[in-house]
Amino acid sequence: MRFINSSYEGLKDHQATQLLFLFSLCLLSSINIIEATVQHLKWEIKYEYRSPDCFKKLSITVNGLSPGPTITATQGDTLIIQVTNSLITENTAIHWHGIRQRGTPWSDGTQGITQCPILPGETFTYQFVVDRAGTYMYHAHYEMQRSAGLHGLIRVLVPEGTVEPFSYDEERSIIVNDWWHKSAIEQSTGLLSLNFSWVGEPQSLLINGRGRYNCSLAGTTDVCDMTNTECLPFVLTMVPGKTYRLRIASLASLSALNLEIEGHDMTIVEADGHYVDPVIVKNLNIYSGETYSIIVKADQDPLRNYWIGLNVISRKPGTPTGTSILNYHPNNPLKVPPTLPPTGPLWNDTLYRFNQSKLIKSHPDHIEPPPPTSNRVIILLNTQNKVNGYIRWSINNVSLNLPTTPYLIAIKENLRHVFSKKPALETYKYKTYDIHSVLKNPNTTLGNSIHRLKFNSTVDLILQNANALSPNISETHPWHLHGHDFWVLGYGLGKFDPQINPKNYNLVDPIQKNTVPLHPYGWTALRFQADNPGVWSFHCHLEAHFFIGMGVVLEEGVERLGKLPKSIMGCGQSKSLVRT
Ligand SMILES: O=C1O[C@H]([C@@H](O)CO)C(O)=C1O
Repeated sequence: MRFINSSYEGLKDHQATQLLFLFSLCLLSSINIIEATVQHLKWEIKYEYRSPDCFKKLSITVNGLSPGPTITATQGDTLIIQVTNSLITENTAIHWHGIRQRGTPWSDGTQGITQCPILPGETFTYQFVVDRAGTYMYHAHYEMQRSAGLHGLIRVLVPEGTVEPFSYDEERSIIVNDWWHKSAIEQSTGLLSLNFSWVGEPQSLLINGRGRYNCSLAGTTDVCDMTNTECLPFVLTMVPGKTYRLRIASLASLSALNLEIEGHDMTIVEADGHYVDPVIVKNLNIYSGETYSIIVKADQDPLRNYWIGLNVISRKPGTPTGTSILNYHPNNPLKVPPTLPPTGPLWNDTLYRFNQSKLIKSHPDHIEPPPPTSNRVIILLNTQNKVNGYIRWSINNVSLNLPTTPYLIAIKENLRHVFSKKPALETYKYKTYDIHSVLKNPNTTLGNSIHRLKFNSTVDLILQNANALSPNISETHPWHLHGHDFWVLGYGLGKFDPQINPKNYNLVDPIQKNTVPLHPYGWTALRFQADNPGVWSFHCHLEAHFFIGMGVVLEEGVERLGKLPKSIMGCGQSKSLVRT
Protein backbone atom coordinates (compact mmCIF):
# COMPACT_ATOMS: atom_id res chain seq x y z
CA MET A 1 0.00 0.00 0.00
CA ARG A 2 1.36 3.41 -0.99
CA PHE A 3 0.55 6.54 0.93
CA ILE A 4 0.89 9.87 -0.78
CA ASN A 5 1.52 12.80 1.49
CA SER A 6 -0.42 11.03 4.17
CA SER A 7 -0.63 11.05 7.91
CA TYR A 8 -2.73 9.04 10.34
CA GLU A 9 -2.91 11.88 12.76
CA GLY A 10 -6.16 13.72 13.02
CA LEU A 11 -8.19 11.05 11.21
CA LYS A 12 -11.81 10.89 12.32
CA ASP A 13 -13.42 7.62 13.44
CA HIS A 14 -15.10 6.93 10.11
CA GLN A 15 -11.85 7.71 8.28
CA ALA A 16 -9.98 5.24 10.44
CA THR A 17 -12.65 2.61 9.77
CA GLN A 18 -12.22 3.10 6.07
CA LEU A 19 -8.46 2.71 6.31
CA LEU A 20 -8.93 -0.45 8.31
CA PHE A 21 -11.20 -1.71 5.57
CA LEU A 22 -8.50 -1.02 2.99
CA PHE A 23 -5.91 -2.82 5.07
CA SER A 24 -8.19 -5.87 5.32
CA LEU A 25 -8.66 -5.81 1.54
CA CYS A 26 -4.88 -5.96 1.11
CA LEU A 27 -4.56 -8.84 3.53
CA LEU A 28 -7.45 -10.80 2.05
CA SER A 29 -6.31 -10.41 -1.49
CA SER A 30 -3.88 -13.32 -1.73
CA ILE A 31 -4.08 -13.68 -5.51
CA ASN A 32 -3.97 -10.08 -6.64
CA ILE A 33 -2.17 -7.63 -4.43
CA ILE A 34 -4.49 -4.63 -4.41
CA GLU A 35 -2.40 -1.54 -4.35
CA ALA A 36 -4.61 1.11 -2.83
CA THR A 37 -3.40 4.61 -2.28
CA VAL A 38 -4.61 7.23 0.12
CA GLN A 39 -4.30 10.69 -1.36
CA HIS A 40 -4.48 13.74 0.86
CA LEU A 41 -5.40 16.97 -0.85
CA LYS A 42 -5.66 20.40 0.72
CA TRP A 43 -7.82 22.87 -1.13
CA GLU A 44 -8.52 26.52 -0.56
CA ILE A 45 -11.66 27.93 -2.18
CA LYS A 46 -11.46 31.63 -2.92
CA TYR A 47 -12.82 34.46 -5.06
CA GLU A 48 -10.15 35.85 -7.37
CA TYR A 49 -10.18 38.16 -10.38
CA ARG A 50 -9.75 36.21 -13.59
CA SER A 51 -10.15 37.00 -17.30
CA PRO A 52 -10.92 33.60 -18.88
CA ASP A 53 -12.49 35.24 -21.94
CA CYS A 54 -10.51 38.56 -21.68
CA PHE A 55 -13.29 40.10 -19.51
CA LYS A 56 -12.19 40.60 -15.90
CA LYS A 57 -14.55 39.06 -13.40
CA LEU A 58 -14.58 37.38 -9.99
CA SER A 59 -14.16 33.63 -10.37
CA ILE A 60 -14.14 30.98 -7.69
CA THR A 61 -10.78 29.22 -7.67
CA VAL A 62 -9.41 26.04 -6.10
CA ASN A 63 -5.82 26.65 -4.98
CA GLY A 64 -5.73 29.59 -7.38
CA LEU A 65 -7.13 27.70 -10.38
CA SER A 66 -10.41 27.76 -12.29
CA PRO A 67 -11.07 25.12 -13.55
CA GLY A 68 -9.60 23.63 -10.40
CA PRO A 69 -6.78 21.06 -10.30
CA THR A 70 -7.44 17.75 -12.04
CA ILE A 71 -7.61 14.86 -9.60
CA THR A 72 -5.86 11.74 -10.86
CA ALA A 73 -6.36 8.55 -8.89
CA THR A 74 -6.41 4.81 -9.49
CA GLN A 75 -9.50 2.68 -9.01
CA GLY A 76 -9.74 1.69 -5.35
CA ASP A 77 -7.87 4.73 -4.05
CA THR A 78 -9.13 6.72 -1.10
CA LEU A 79 -9.27 10.49 -1.49
CA ILE A 80 -9.16 12.69 1.57
CA ILE A 81 -9.82 16.25 0.52
CA GLN A 82 -9.62 19.00 3.08
CA VAL A 83 -11.59 21.96 1.78
CA THR A 84 -11.10 25.37 3.37
CA ASN A 85 -13.71 27.96 2.53
CA SER A 86 -12.00 31.34 2.03
CA LEU A 87 -14.94 32.92 0.18
CA ILE A 88 -15.31 35.49 2.98
CA THR A 89 -19.08 35.97 2.73
CA GLU A 90 -20.37 32.77 1.14
CA ASN A 91 -20.86 29.19 2.24
CA THR A 92 -19.86 26.35 -0.02
CA ALA A 93 -19.99 22.56 -0.58
CA ILE A 94 -18.35 20.36 -3.23
CA HIS A 95 -19.95 17.43 -5.02
CA TRP A 96 -17.89 14.57 -6.53
CA HIS A 97 -20.00 13.98 -9.58
CA GLY A 98 -20.14 10.34 -10.74
CA ILE A 99 -18.49 8.95 -7.61
CA ARG A 100 -21.14 6.76 -6.03
CA GLN A 101 -20.09 7.28 -2.42
CA ARG A 102 -20.87 3.72 -1.39
CA GLY A 103 -20.65 3.71 2.39
CA THR A 104 -19.87 7.44 2.53
CA PRO A 105 -23.13 9.24 1.57
CA TRP A 106 -22.14 12.14 3.85
CA SER A 107 -19.28 12.92 1.43
CA ASP A 108 -21.56 13.52 -1.56
CA GLY A 109 -21.22 17.25 -1.03
CA THR A 110 -24.82 18.30 -1.63
CA GLN A 111 -25.67 21.16 0.67
CA GLY A 112 -29.14 20.79 2.19
CA ILE A 113 -29.26 17.11 1.24
CA THR A 114 -26.19 15.37 2.66
CA GLN A 115 -24.47 18.10 4.61
CA CYS A 116 -24.66 21.56 6.13
CA PRO A 117 -22.80 24.19 4.14
CA ILE A 118 -19.12 24.82 4.88
CA LEU A 119 -19.05 28.25 6.52
CA PRO A 120 -16.55 30.94 5.52
CA GLY A 121 -13.27 30.35 7.33
CA GLU A 122 -14.10 26.72 8.11
CA THR A 123 -12.52 23.52 6.82
CA PHE A 124 -14.47 20.38 5.92
CA THR A 125 -12.92 17.03 5.03
CA TYR A 126 -14.39 14.82 2.33
CA GLN A 127 -13.28 11.22 2.30
CA PHE A 128 -14.35 8.58 -0.19
CA VAL A 129 -13.14 5.71 -2.35
CA VAL A 130 -13.04 6.02 -6.13
CA ASP A 131 -14.32 2.54 -6.82
CA ARG A 132 -14.57 2.54 -10.59
CA ALA A 133 -12.18 3.74 -13.30
CA GLY A 134 -13.49 6.43 -15.60
CA THR A 135 -13.91 10.15 -16.17
CA TYR A 136 -15.76 12.16 -13.55
CA MET A 137 -15.90 15.72 -12.29
CA TYR A 138 -16.30 17.83 -9.19
CA HIS A 139 -18.15 21.08 -8.70
CA ALA A 140 -19.80 23.32 -6.16
CA HIS A 141 -23.25 22.17 -4.99
CA TYR A 142 -24.17 25.32 -3.18
CA GLU A 143 -26.47 27.99 -4.68
CA MET A 144 -25.08 28.80 -8.16
CA GLN A 145 -21.36 28.68 -7.37
CA ARG A 146 -20.68 26.10 -10.03
CA SER A 147 -21.22 28.76 -12.69
CA ALA A 148 -18.66 31.00 -10.98
CA GLY A 149 -15.98 28.47 -11.94
CA LEU A 150 -15.75 26.09 -8.98
CA HIS A 151 -15.33 22.91 -10.98
CA GLY A 152 -12.76 20.42 -12.24
CA LEU A 153 -12.09 16.95 -13.58
CA ILE A 154 -11.51 13.58 -11.87
CA ARG A 155 -9.57 10.92 -13.76
CA VAL A 156 -9.79 7.47 -12.24
CA LEU A 157 -7.30 5.14 -13.89
CA VAL A 158 -7.66 1.38 -14.24
CA PRO A 159 -5.48 -0.68 -11.88
CA GLU A 160 -2.10 -1.63 -13.31
CA GLY A 161 -2.35 -4.65 -15.58
CA THR A 162 -5.98 -4.01 -16.55
CA VAL A 163 -6.51 -3.64 -20.27
CA GLU A 164 -9.13 -1.20 -21.51
CA PRO A 165 -11.13 -2.07 -24.65
CA PHE A 166 -9.35 0.56 -26.76
CA SER A 167 -5.81 1.75 -27.18
CA TYR A 168 -4.10 5.11 -27.53
CA ASP A 169 -0.67 6.65 -27.29
CA GLU A 170 -1.43 9.59 -25.03
CA GLU A 171 -4.33 11.22 -23.26
CA ARG A 172 -5.55 14.77 -22.71
CA SER A 173 -8.50 16.29 -20.85
CA ILE A 174 -10.98 18.94 -21.92
CA ILE A 175 -13.51 20.77 -19.76
CA VAL A 176 -16.18 22.71 -21.61
CA ASN A 177 -18.50 25.28 -20.06
CA ASP A 178 -20.46 28.45 -20.66
CA TRP A 179 -19.55 31.79 -19.10
CA TRP A 180 -21.41 34.98 -18.15
CA HIS A 181 -20.11 38.36 -17.14
CA LYS A 182 -22.87 38.73 -14.54
CA SER A 183 -21.92 37.13 -11.25
CA ALA A 184 -23.62 34.01 -9.92
CA ILE A 185 -25.14 36.18 -7.18
CA GLU A 186 -26.70 38.54 -9.71
CA GLN A 187 -28.02 35.57 -11.65
CA SER A 188 -29.53 33.84 -8.65
CA THR A 189 -31.03 37.08 -7.34
CA GLY A 190 -32.69 37.57 -10.73
CA LEU A 191 -34.14 34.05 -10.60
CA LEU A 192 -35.62 34.65 -7.13
CA SER A 193 -37.15 38.03 -8.02
CA LEU A 194 -40.85 38.51 -8.55
CA ASN A 195 -39.84 40.49 -11.59
CA PHE A 196 -37.95 37.43 -12.92
CA SER A 197 -34.68 38.59 -14.38
CA TRP A 198 -33.15 36.05 -16.74
CA VAL A 199 -29.44 36.28 -17.51
CA GLY A 200 -29.86 35.24 -21.15
CA GLU A 201 -27.37 33.37 -23.29
CA PRO A 202 -23.73 33.16 -22.15
CA GLN A 203 -21.18 35.74 -23.27
CA SER A 204 -18.58 33.06 -24.05
CA LEU A 205 -17.93 29.35 -24.28
CA LEU A 206 -14.79 28.15 -22.54
CA ILE A 207 -12.54 25.22 -23.38
CA ASN A 208 -10.28 24.37 -20.45
CA GLY A 209 -11.13 27.74 -18.93
CA ARG A 210 -10.28 29.79 -22.00
CA GLY A 211 -12.55 31.73 -24.34
CA ARG A 212 -12.55 34.98 -26.22
CA TYR A 213 -15.01 37.84 -25.85
CA ASN A 214 -15.02 40.65 -28.37
CA CYS A 215 -13.94 43.47 -26.04
CA SER A 216 -15.23 46.18 -28.33
CA LEU A 217 -18.68 45.09 -27.05
CA ALA A 218 -17.66 45.69 -23.44
CA GLY A 219 -17.48 49.46 -23.84
CA THR A 220 -14.40 49.91 -21.65
CA THR A 221 -10.86 48.56 -21.79
CA ASP A 222 -10.64 48.64 -17.98
CA VAL A 223 -12.45 45.32 -17.65
CA CYS A 224 -11.79 43.76 -21.02
CA ASP A 225 -8.38 43.38 -22.61
CA MET A 226 -7.88 41.15 -25.61
CA THR A 227 -4.10 41.19 -25.15
CA ASN A 228 -4.42 39.47 -21.76
CA THR A 229 -2.59 36.14 -22.01
CA GLU A 230 -5.23 34.49 -19.75
CA CYS A 231 -7.56 34.44 -22.76
CA LEU A 232 -5.16 32.96 -25.28
CA PRO A 233 -6.87 29.86 -26.69
CA PHE A 234 -6.26 26.45 -25.22
CA VAL A 235 -3.90 24.53 -27.51
CA LEU A 236 -4.07 20.77 -27.89
CA THR A 237 -0.80 19.59 -29.37
CA MET A 238 -0.67 16.27 -31.20
CA VAL A 239 2.19 14.44 -32.83
CA PRO A 240 1.33 13.38 -36.41
CA GLY A 241 0.42 9.70 -36.59
CA LYS A 242 -0.28 9.28 -32.87
CA THR A 243 -3.63 8.31 -31.33
CA TYR A 244 -5.12 10.27 -28.43
CA ARG A 245 -7.72 9.63 -25.80
CA LEU A 246 -9.55 12.86 -24.97
CA ARG A 247 -11.49 12.90 -21.73
CA ILE A 248 -14.25 15.50 -22.07
CA ALA A 249 -16.50 16.84 -19.31
CA SER A 250 -19.28 19.39 -19.64
CA LEU A 251 -19.59 21.72 -16.69
CA ALA A 252 -21.92 24.04 -18.54
CA SER A 253 -24.47 25.87 -16.43
CA LEU A 254 -27.13 26.18 -19.09
CA SER A 255 -26.02 25.31 -22.61
CA ALA A 256 -26.17 21.99 -24.37
CA LEU A 257 -22.92 21.97 -26.34
CA ASN A 258 -21.52 20.46 -29.51
CA LEU A 259 -17.80 19.81 -29.83
CA GLU A 260 -16.19 19.34 -33.21
CA ILE A 261 -12.55 18.79 -34.15
CA GLU A 262 -12.28 20.10 -37.65
CA GLY A 263 -11.47 17.35 -40.17
CA HIS A 264 -11.09 14.61 -37.52
CA ASP A 265 -13.41 11.73 -36.67
CA MET A 266 -14.14 11.05 -33.03
CA THR A 267 -14.70 7.54 -31.72
CA ILE A 268 -16.75 7.54 -28.54
CA VAL A 269 -15.37 4.86 -26.18
CA GLU A 270 -16.44 5.84 -22.66
CA ALA A 271 -19.44 7.64 -21.21
CA ASP A 272 -19.78 8.57 -17.50
CA GLY A 273 -17.26 5.87 -16.50
CA HIS A 274 -18.66 3.06 -18.68
CA TYR A 275 -17.20 1.60 -21.84
CA VAL A 276 -19.22 2.30 -24.98
CA ASP A 277 -19.59 0.08 -28.03
CA PRO A 278 -17.32 2.35 -30.14
CA VAL A 279 -19.18 4.76 -32.41
CA ILE A 280 -17.64 7.20 -34.84
CA VAL A 281 -19.12 10.70 -34.97
CA LYS A 282 -18.16 13.94 -36.72
CA ASN A 283 -19.07 15.97 -33.66
CA LEU A 284 -20.17 15.26 -30.11
CA ASN A 285 -23.27 16.57 -28.36
CA ILE A 286 -22.44 16.87 -24.70
CA TYR A 287 -24.87 17.89 -21.96
CA SER A 288 -24.06 19.46 -18.62
CA GLY A 289 -22.89 16.79 -16.18
CA GLU A 290 -21.87 14.28 -18.84
CA THR A 291 -18.36 12.97 -19.49
CA TYR A 292 -17.03 11.13 -22.53
CA SER A 293 -13.75 9.68 -23.68
CA ILE A 294 -13.16 9.88 -27.40
CA ILE A 295 -10.33 8.51 -29.51
CA VAL A 296 -8.87 10.88 -32.08
CA LYS A 297 -6.09 10.09 -34.55
CA ALA A 298 -3.66 12.77 -35.65
CA ASP A 299 -4.07 11.60 -39.25
CA GLN A 300 -4.67 14.85 -41.15
CA ASP A 301 -2.36 17.36 -42.89
CA PRO A 302 0.57 17.77 -40.46
CA LEU A 303 1.65 21.05 -42.02
CA ARG A 304 -1.27 23.03 -40.58
CA ASN A 305 -3.29 23.45 -37.39
CA TYR A 306 -7.04 22.76 -37.04
CA TRP A 307 -9.90 24.33 -35.11
CA ILE A 308 -11.67 22.74 -32.22
CA GLY A 309 -15.10 24.39 -32.21
CA LEU A 310 -17.66 24.48 -29.42
CA ASN A 311 -21.22 25.56 -30.22
CA VAL A 312 -24.50 26.00 -28.36
CA ILE A 313 -27.24 23.64 -29.45
CA SER A 314 -30.87 23.25 -28.37
CA ARG A 315 -31.22 26.93 -27.35
CA LYS A 316 -31.17 29.68 -29.98
CA PRO A 317 -27.48 30.61 -29.88
CA GLY A 318 -26.50 34.10 -28.80
CA THR A 319 -22.89 33.13 -28.15
CA PRO A 320 -20.00 32.97 -30.61
CA THR A 321 -18.33 29.61 -31.29
CA GLY A 322 -15.80 28.73 -28.59
CA THR A 323 -12.47 27.83 -30.14
CA SER A 324 -9.27 25.97 -29.32
CA ILE A 325 -6.44 25.04 -31.60
CA LEU A 326 -5.50 21.50 -32.50
CA ASN A 327 -1.79 21.97 -33.09
CA TYR A 328 0.16 19.48 -35.20
CA HIS A 329 3.65 19.32 -33.76
CA PRO A 330 6.04 21.01 -34.62
CA ASN A 331 3.90 23.84 -36.10
CA ASN A 332 3.64 27.04 -34.09
CA PRO A 333 0.92 26.33 -31.48
CA LEU A 334 -0.83 29.60 -32.21
CA LYS A 335 -0.65 29.35 -36.01
CA VAL A 336 -4.20 30.24 -37.03
CA PRO A 337 -5.85 27.50 -39.12
CA PRO A 338 -6.50 28.59 -42.71
CA THR A 339 -10.21 27.73 -42.41
CA LEU A 340 -13.25 28.94 -40.44
CA PRO A 341 -14.08 27.24 -37.11
CA PRO A 342 -16.81 24.55 -37.22
CA THR A 343 -20.29 25.97 -36.71
CA GLY A 344 -21.78 22.68 -35.45
CA PRO A 345 -25.15 21.14 -36.34
CA LEU A 346 -28.33 23.23 -36.60
CA TRP A 347 -29.14 24.36 -33.05
CA ASN A 348 -32.77 23.27 -33.34
CA ASP A 349 -32.20 19.87 -34.97
CA THR A 350 -33.66 17.84 -32.12
CA LEU A 351 -33.71 14.67 -34.20
CA TYR A 352 -29.95 14.86 -34.77
CA ARG A 353 -29.32 15.04 -31.04
CA PHE A 354 -31.93 12.41 -30.24
CA ASN A 355 -30.33 9.99 -32.71
CA GLN A 356 -26.84 10.54 -31.29
CA SER A 357 -28.16 9.82 -27.78
CA LYS A 358 -29.58 6.53 -29.04
CA LEU A 359 -26.20 5.51 -30.52
CA ILE A 360 -24.57 5.16 -27.11
CA LYS A 361 -24.69 1.49 -26.02
CA SER A 362 -22.62 -0.58 -23.66
CA HIS A 363 -19.40 -2.12 -24.95
CA PRO A 364 -20.18 -5.78 -25.85
CA ASP A 365 -17.43 -7.08 -23.53
CA HIS A 366 -18.53 -4.94 -20.61
CA ILE A 367 -22.28 -5.39 -20.51
CA GLU A 368 -23.83 -5.51 -17.06
CA PRO A 369 -27.42 -6.22 -18.06
CA PRO A 370 -30.22 -4.47 -16.17
CA PRO A 371 -32.74 -6.45 -14.13
CA PRO A 372 -35.40 -7.54 -16.64
CA THR A 373 -38.24 -6.01 -14.65
CA SER A 374 -38.65 -3.29 -12.06
CA ASN A 375 -40.47 -3.05 -8.74
CA ARG A 376 -41.62 0.52 -9.15
CA VAL A 377 -42.19 2.90 -12.05
CA ILE A 378 -42.10 6.63 -11.37
CA ILE A 379 -43.05 9.05 -14.12
CA LEU A 380 -41.55 12.50 -13.59
CA LEU A 381 -43.25 15.29 -15.52
CA ASN A 382 -40.98 18.32 -16.05
CA THR A 383 -42.84 21.63 -16.16
CA GLN A 384 -42.18 25.32 -15.83
CA ASN A 385 -44.64 26.93 -13.43
CA LYS A 386 -45.36 29.84 -11.19
CA VAL A 387 -45.64 30.05 -7.41
CA ASN A 388 -47.29 33.29 -6.27
CA GLY A 389 -46.02 34.93 -9.44
CA TYR A 390 -42.44 33.62 -9.13
CA ILE A 391 -41.18 31.43 -12.00
CA ARG A 392 -40.22 27.92 -10.85
CA TRP A 393 -39.53 24.52 -12.39
CA SER A 394 -41.52 21.58 -11.02
CA ILE A 395 -41.57 17.83 -11.04
CA ASN A 396 -45.04 16.31 -10.87
CA ASN A 397 -46.34 19.74 -9.92
CA VAL A 398 -44.05 20.26 -6.93
CA SER A 399 -41.12 22.65 -7.01
CA LEU A 400 -38.29 21.54 -4.72
CA ASN A 401 -37.34 23.87 -1.89
CA LEU A 402 -34.46 22.45 0.15
CA PRO A 403 -35.00 22.40 3.94
CA THR A 404 -32.45 24.08 6.21
CA THR A 405 -31.81 20.78 7.98
CA PRO A 406 -30.15 18.42 5.46
CA TYR A 407 -32.30 15.37 4.72
CA LEU A 408 -29.61 12.82 5.58
CA ILE A 409 -29.21 14.23 9.08
CA ALA A 410 -32.95 14.71 9.56
CA ILE A 411 -33.71 11.08 8.72
CA LYS A 412 -30.93 9.51 10.71
CA GLU A 413 -31.39 11.71 13.77
CA ASN A 414 -35.20 11.50 13.99
CA LEU A 415 -35.87 15.01 12.76
CA ARG A 416 -38.17 13.83 9.98
CA HIS A 417 -40.71 16.52 10.79
CA VAL A 418 -38.52 19.10 9.02
CA PHE A 419 -39.75 17.85 5.66
CA SER A 420 -42.88 16.23 4.31
CA LYS A 421 -43.29 12.73 2.95
CA LYS A 422 -46.16 13.74 0.70
CA PRO A 423 -47.22 13.87 -1.99
CA ALA A 424 -45.95 10.52 -3.22
CA LEU A 425 -44.49 10.93 -6.69
CA GLU A 426 -46.87 8.48 -8.33
CA THR A 427 -49.99 10.32 -7.19
CA TYR A 428 -49.60 13.00 -9.85
CA LYS A 429 -52.13 12.51 -12.62
CA TYR A 430 -50.11 13.12 -15.72
CA LYS A 431 -52.30 11.07 -18.07
CA THR A 432 -54.44 13.99 -19.16
CA TYR A 433 -51.55 16.47 -19.29
CA ASP A 434 -51.02 18.02 -22.72
CA ILE A 435 -47.22 18.19 -23.06
CA HIS A 436 -47.42 20.32 -26.21
CA SER A 437 -49.35 23.30 -24.80
CA VAL A 438 -48.69 26.19 -22.47
CA LEU A 439 -50.44 25.59 -19.15
CA LYS A 440 -53.72 27.49 -18.74
CA ASN A 441 -53.07 27.65 -15.03
CA PRO A 442 -49.30 27.54 -14.41
CA ASN A 443 -49.61 27.71 -10.60
CA THR A 444 -47.85 25.07 -8.55
CA THR A 445 -46.60 24.59 -5.00
CA LEU A 446 -43.26 24.51 -3.27
CA GLY A 447 -42.37 21.27 -1.51
CA ASN A 448 -39.53 19.61 0.35
CA SER A 449 -40.76 16.03 0.31
CA ILE A 450 -38.45 13.04 0.22
CA HIS A 451 -39.27 9.78 -1.50
CA ARG A 452 -38.33 6.52 0.17
CA LEU A 453 -37.33 3.65 -2.07
CA LYS A 454 -37.40 0.08 -0.84
CA PHE A 455 -33.83 -0.98 -0.22
CA ASN A 456 -32.45 -3.14 -3.05
CA SER A 457 -35.55 -2.60 -5.16
CA THR A 458 -35.33 -1.89 -8.88
CA VAL A 459 -36.79 1.46 -9.84
CA ASP A 460 -37.72 2.89 -13.23
CA LEU A 461 -37.59 6.65 -13.56
CA ILE A 462 -39.36 7.99 -16.63
CA LEU A 463 -38.57 11.61 -17.39
CA GLN A 464 -41.27 13.35 -19.40
CA ASN A 465 -40.65 16.72 -21.00
CA ALA A 466 -43.33 19.30 -21.79
CA ASN A 467 -43.87 22.80 -23.11
CA ALA A 468 -42.39 25.58 -20.96
CA LEU A 469 -44.22 28.82 -20.09
CA SER A 470 -43.75 30.25 -23.59
CA PRO A 471 -45.41 28.69 -26.64
CA ASN A 472 -43.36 26.27 -28.78
CA ILE A 473 -40.53 26.01 -26.25
CA SER A 474 -39.48 22.78 -24.65
CA GLU A 475 -35.91 22.80 -23.38
CA THR A 476 -33.29 20.06 -23.12
CA HIS A 477 -32.80 19.06 -19.47
CA PRO A 478 -29.78 16.95 -18.50
CA TRP A 479 -30.76 14.85 -15.47
CA HIS A 480 -28.18 13.70 -12.95
CA LEU A 481 -28.62 11.00 -10.31
CA HIS A 482 -26.41 11.06 -7.25
CA GLY A 483 -25.07 7.88 -5.65
CA HIS A 484 -25.85 5.54 -8.55
CA ASP A 485 -25.53 4.78 -12.21
CA PHE A 486 -28.70 3.99 -14.11
CA TRP A 487 -29.30 2.01 -17.26
CA VAL A 488 -30.66 4.11 -20.11
CA LEU A 489 -33.50 1.93 -21.35
CA GLY A 490 -34.86 4.23 -24.03
CA TYR A 491 -35.52 7.67 -25.43
CA GLY A 492 -38.69 8.81 -27.16
CA LEU A 493 -40.20 11.91 -28.69
CA GLY A 494 -43.75 12.80 -27.62
CA LYS A 495 -45.68 11.50 -24.65
CA PHE A 496 -44.56 8.32 -22.91
CA ASP A 497 -47.06 5.50 -23.17
CA PRO A 498 -46.67 3.12 -20.19
CA GLN A 499 -48.44 0.33 -22.11
CA ILE A 500 -46.46 0.52 -25.33
CA ASN A 501 -43.03 2.13 -24.88
CA PRO A 502 -41.59 -0.30 -22.28
CA LYS A 503 -41.98 -3.09 -24.87
CA ASN A 504 -39.17 -1.45 -26.84
CA TYR A 505 -36.78 -0.90 -23.94
CA ASN A 506 -33.21 -1.92 -24.56
CA LEU A 507 -32.64 -4.63 -21.96
CA VAL A 508 -29.74 -6.16 -23.87
CA ASP A 509 -26.90 -3.65 -23.98
CA PRO A 510 -28.03 -0.32 -22.48
CA ILE A 511 -25.30 2.07 -21.43
CA GLN A 512 -25.03 2.93 -17.75
CA LYS A 513 -24.66 6.61 -16.95
CA ASN A 514 -25.22 9.11 -14.17
CA THR A 515 -26.39 12.00 -16.39
CA VAL A 516 -28.70 11.80 -19.35
CA PRO A 517 -30.48 14.29 -21.61
CA LEU A 518 -34.24 14.70 -21.71
CA HIS A 519 -34.91 16.00 -25.20
CA PRO A 520 -37.55 18.65 -26.05
CA TYR A 521 -41.10 17.25 -25.91
CA GLY A 522 -39.56 13.82 -25.34
CA TRP A 523 -39.10 11.18 -22.68
CA THR A 524 -36.15 9.24 -21.32
CA ALA A 525 -36.53 5.93 -19.45
CA LEU A 526 -34.00 4.89 -16.79
CA ARG A 527 -33.67 1.90 -14.46
CA PHE A 528 -31.53 1.65 -11.35
CA GLN A 529 -31.07 -0.41 -8.24
CA ALA A 530 -31.76 1.32 -4.93
CA ASP A 531 -28.83 -0.40 -3.25
CA ASN A 532 -26.76 2.45 -1.83
CA PRO A 533 -27.86 3.52 1.67
CA GLY A 534 -28.19 7.29 1.76
CA VAL A 535 -30.12 10.29 0.52
CA TRP A 536 -29.62 11.13 -3.12
CA SER A 537 -30.86 13.91 -5.29
CA PHE A 538 -32.00 13.44 -8.85
CA HIS A 539 -32.15 16.75 -10.63
CA CYS A 540 -31.79 18.81 -13.75
CA HIS A 541 -28.10 19.67 -14.04
CA LEU A 542 -28.76 23.14 -15.41
CA GLU A 543 -27.66 25.37 -12.57
CA ALA A 544 -30.59 27.79 -12.81
CA HIS A 545 -33.19 25.05 -13.13
CA PHE A 546 -32.16 23.11 -10.03
CA PHE A 547 -31.85 26.41 -8.18
CA ILE A 548 -35.53 27.10 -8.78
CA GLY A 549 -36.89 23.69 -7.98
CA MET A 550 -36.16 21.16 -10.70
CA GLY A 551 -35.33 18.03 -8.75
CA VAL A 552 -36.48 15.33 -6.38
CA VAL A 553 -34.84 13.76 -3.32
CA LEU A 554 -34.74 9.99 -2.93
CA GLU A 555 -33.88 7.92 0.12
CA GLU A 556 -32.94 4.27 0.59
CA GLY A 557 -31.62 2.23 3.47
CA VAL A 558 -30.50 5.12 5.67
CA GLU A 559 -31.15 2.95 8.72
CA ARG A 560 -28.28 0.72 7.59
CA LEU A 561 -25.74 3.49 7.97
CA GLY A 562 -23.54 3.80 11.02
CA LYS A 563 -23.12 7.01 12.97
CA LEU A 564 -23.04 10.15 10.84
CA PRO A 565 -19.94 12.31 11.10
CA LYS A 566 -20.62 15.37 13.22
CA SER A 567 -18.75 17.49 10.69
CA ILE A 568 -21.78 17.46 8.34
CA MET A 569 -24.02 18.93 11.06
CA GLY A 570 -24.53 22.34 12.60
CA CYS A 571 -27.28 23.98 10.55
CA GLY A 572 -31.07 24.09 10.93
CA GLN A 573 -32.28 21.69 13.58
CA SER A 574 -28.97 19.83 13.54
CA LYS A 575 -27.41 22.69 15.53
CA SER A 576 -28.43 20.98 18.76
CA LEU A 577 -26.75 17.74 17.68
CA VAL A 578 -23.29 19.24 17.52
CA ARG A 579 -23.67 20.83 20.94
CA THR A 580 -24.32 17.50 22.67
O1 LIG B 1 -35.39 28.77 -16.63
C1 LIG B 1 -35.47 29.50 -17.61
O2 LIG B 1 -36.08 30.70 -17.65
C2 LIG B 1 -35.90 31.25 -18.97
C3 LIG B 1 -37.21 31.51 -19.59
O3 LIG B 1 -37.98 30.34 -19.64
C4 LIG B 1 -38.02 32.55 -18.83
O4 LIG B 1 -37.44 33.80 -19.01
C5 LIG B 1 -35.16 30.24 -19.69
O5 LIG B 1 -34.80 30.34 -20.94
C6 LIG B 1 -34.91 29.21 -18.88
O6 LIG B 1 -34.23 28.12 -19.19
